[in-house]
Amino acid sequence: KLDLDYYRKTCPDFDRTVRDIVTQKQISNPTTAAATLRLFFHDCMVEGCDASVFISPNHVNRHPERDADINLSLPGDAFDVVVRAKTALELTCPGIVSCADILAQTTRDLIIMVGGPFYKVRLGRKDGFISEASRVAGNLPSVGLTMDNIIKIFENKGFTVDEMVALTGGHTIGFSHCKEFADRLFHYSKTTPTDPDIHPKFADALRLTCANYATDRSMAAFNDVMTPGKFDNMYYQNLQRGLGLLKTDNALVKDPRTKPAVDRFAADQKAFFEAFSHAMEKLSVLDIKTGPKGEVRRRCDAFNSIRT
Ligand code: HEM
Ligand SMILES: [Ca+2]
Ligand SMILES: [Ca+2]
Repeated sequence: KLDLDYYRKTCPDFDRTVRDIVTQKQISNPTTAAATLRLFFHDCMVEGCDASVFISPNHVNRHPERDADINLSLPGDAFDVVVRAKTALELTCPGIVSCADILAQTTRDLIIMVGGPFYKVRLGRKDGFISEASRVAGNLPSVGLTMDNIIKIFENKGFTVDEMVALTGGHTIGFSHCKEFADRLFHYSKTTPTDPDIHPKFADALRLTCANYATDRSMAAFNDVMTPGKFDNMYYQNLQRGLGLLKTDNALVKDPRTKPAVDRFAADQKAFFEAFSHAMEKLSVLDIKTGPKGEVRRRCDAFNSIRT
């Protein structure tokens, strides 16, 4: 039910407005692209691509999705770029463009800005009516999960193993906080402090970065140590050389179910871009709401009327 030209009549400047805001924001704050891609992923996997992750707590809805542990590290810049676009669009076409559509379009435009592939974003999503921290569990992957669990999470949303590997190529940009990978550096097992799969020099460098992580929770490392700001296939090449940051990144190159796709994407950036584009188009339409199943929020962080 979505449409590439959904706003052609009602908000003809939609594309340009989003592109202008995104460009300004990414230039002044280059971490925005990765931040927004992760935000979009976290939104779509829970209740679908419906901006449910934007809702702020209030006296009726005390624990929205944002309060779930896994969402606490979602960066402010990602919310900010969407809110800026929303504010601009409310001036030119009030009440027309959903936050869910803005997030989908913003993510695509940012991926292009950092060198990634173009893919089409169909529009007409409505913003959802549900946002509960308690409904996040089981829908998002985390570093402690086994490959079985991770494959299952993606399979539940209709993704194949290859599509999961392609989407996780999102880790070609952005960073992770030390607590997400510190156990690979300091207390891996009873016999060795370091995960033997990490390249020793890489482990040494990460140990320096994360030396104070227990007291300084803001310490973080790039997900792709070689080209952290560029959307390319370097992430997969890194995995082959022991330069994967997270345990789950490394698992992709070890598990016989995922390794073939890793090797293919490492060898051929075009193959990665095609697979990533296709998987993003799929992610972008997960459980979308149209018609009365949703609304166009006036503000991205609040439902239009109090819902009990
Ligand atoms: C295999 C499953 C995945 C796991 C276990 C995982 C886990 C993580 C973790 C722990 C972080 C660090 C968060 C922080 O410390 O702030 C992270 C960052 C990130 N993830 Fe994933 N992720 C997965 C899949 C994905 C997918 C499918 C995408 C996109 C389509 C994605 C995009 C990102 C991005 C862009 C960042 C960087 C965020 C930033 O720089 O602000 N991840 N991921
Ligand atoms: Ca959602
Ligand atoms: Ca990269």
